[in-house]
Amino acid sequence: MTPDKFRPDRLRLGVNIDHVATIRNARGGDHPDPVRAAQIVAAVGGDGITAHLREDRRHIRDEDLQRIQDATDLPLNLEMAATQEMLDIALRHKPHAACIVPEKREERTTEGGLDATGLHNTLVPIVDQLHEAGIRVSLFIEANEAQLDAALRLGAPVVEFHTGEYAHAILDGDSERVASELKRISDMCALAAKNGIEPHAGHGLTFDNVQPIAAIPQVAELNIGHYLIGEAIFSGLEPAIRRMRDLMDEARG
Ligand SMILES: CC(=O)[C@@H](O)[C@H](O)COP(=O)(O)O
Ligand SMILES: NCC(=O)COP(=O)(O)O
Repeated sequence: MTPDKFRPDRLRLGVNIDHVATIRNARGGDHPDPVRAAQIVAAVGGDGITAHLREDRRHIRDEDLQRIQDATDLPLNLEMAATQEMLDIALRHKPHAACIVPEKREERTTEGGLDATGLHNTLVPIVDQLHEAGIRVSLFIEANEAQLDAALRLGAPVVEFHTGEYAHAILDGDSERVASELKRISDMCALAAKNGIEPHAGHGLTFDNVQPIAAIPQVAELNIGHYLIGEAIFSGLEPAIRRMRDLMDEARG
């Protein structure tokens, strides 16, 4: 497997800028512009931009993708549902990476990982076409062996482990669950790396919970959005990203 050509030497931080667009869309105008957020991510040394073009277009919109790609050289990680419509968009835009995520229209956020096992036949042609277009395919899955095995069978070079349950366990103050979630994610990162798949992680990561995930030695990239955009309201986006970066570096030693 070819390692990611962007900053392979350190734990990468991909900043998900979806929720800049959520605020913009609340008023129907063009402020705040996710493109400006992408430029700040680039200026502050972020390693990539993550944007989820949801089927219902509740935040990022089609036209944002091109604008983001034109505005910065940072690699774009396009999160997308496993549909023909999204595949066509990905093939048109050719982002650096495409992360296939589950989508349920009524959900508030991405509530769990992709069922890469059950969706094998749907995913094969999508993964193959993305591959052929030179787009790095990632699957946003739960950290378990069945899903990792499905990712291997699909030939995905990357998986992103959903850290939502881990984040919830911390909010619930349930230390046993926190420990078991962390072990699950950590074990699956090791197994992914052993099998030549690059493990990423993300969802619900914050200043308070990022370090144990960042400390997992095989994790190559974290994608963090909602919390950073929320913090940006109080501190500005640049200091929020810098602090996240520092916490990640500190955890990595
Ligand atoms: C897949 C995923 O985890 C991200 O897309 C992120 O959570 C973005 O925000 P929403 O899930 O709120 O759309
Ligand atoms: N894939 C996870 C992601 O992009 C960011 O998730 P969140 O930090 O917005 O929960």
